[in-house]
Amino acid sequence: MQIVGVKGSNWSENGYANVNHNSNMFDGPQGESDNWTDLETDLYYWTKTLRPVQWFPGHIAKAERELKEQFKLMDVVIEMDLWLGNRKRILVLNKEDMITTADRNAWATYYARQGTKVVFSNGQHGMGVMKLGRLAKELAADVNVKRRAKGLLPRAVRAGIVGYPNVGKSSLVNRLLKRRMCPSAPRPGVTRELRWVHFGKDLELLDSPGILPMRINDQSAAVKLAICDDIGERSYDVDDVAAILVQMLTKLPTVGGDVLRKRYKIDVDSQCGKMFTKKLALQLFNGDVNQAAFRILADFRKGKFGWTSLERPPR
Ligand SMILES: Nc1nc2c(ncn2[C@@H]2O[C@H](COP(=O)(O)OP(=O)(O)OP(=O)(O)O)[C@@H](O)[C@H]2O)c(=O)[nH]1
Repeated sequence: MQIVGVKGSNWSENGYANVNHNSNMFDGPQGESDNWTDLETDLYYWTKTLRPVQWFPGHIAKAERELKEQFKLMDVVIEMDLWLGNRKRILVLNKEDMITTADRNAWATYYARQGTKVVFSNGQHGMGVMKLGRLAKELAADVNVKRRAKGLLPRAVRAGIVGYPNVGKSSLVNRLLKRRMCPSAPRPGVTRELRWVHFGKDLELLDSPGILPMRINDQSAAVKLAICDDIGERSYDVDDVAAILVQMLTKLPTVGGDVLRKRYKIDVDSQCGKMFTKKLALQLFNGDVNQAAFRILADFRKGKFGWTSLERPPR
């Protein structure tokens, strides 16, 4: 998943990607990969002068504290692309329906090179969920081997599901359980409490609220999280983020300015997303720039510009 910065802190590894149905190669021509790199450079400069995207809602701080307590109980961590100690882990890239085979191969190859187990899943339709359940049980099997060796009875394996807000953690739990046990909705911050649920007699799952690091120095990554609706709207300036999205779309090898021109019938300059938003505001929203910015972000999140990765893995 959607999913989904700074190498080492995992911020660049979010895999947030939408689909480009036309491409089916991972590496692509050299020129194309240069374009992705140039885009990262542009993004760095565009975001430098903006009001920083900043967050840390109280419920995340509380959840992080509680999650650390619950770690003691976990055998396995089902990680929606985040951090976490030395537990056995399975990395889930959810919202796989929003990436192409090319994007998928790129991220799969990238993680395979690092020896990280990855499951691509779809929290809405359940694809990948069986594999996830099976892997979690497999990974934790030696918990019970060790218990048996100590003369203890086997017990259910405990797996914590952790990741950024709105990436589909609760949807995956519900899919695994084939029941709606955990609240899920298309906005960040829906899950507020940590919650253990039984999955058969062998597995216990912990659904947790989306977690974001306390501070983020990489504003390019923060803006991408905002674009993908993984942080609350109060943490960023919607006009700024929409303007950057416009600039990104014009430069993305998989989209380009024509897509925007066609959809809104407005000319676009790759260096001036703000002007574009203003024109859209005049055209559709009586000059209300905020509404225009929301429209652009909403259209992107619905895949109205076609599908495209916001980033590719580092080479
Ligand atoms: N397209 C698509 N949407 C998904 C998928 N999985 C979940 N969603 C949608 O993404 C939105 C967020 O899903 P949740 O399960 O609430 O996400 P969460 O990670 O638990 O969110 P928080 O409570 O903020 O931590 C919902 O609208 C889901 O229907 C998927 O694989 N593909």
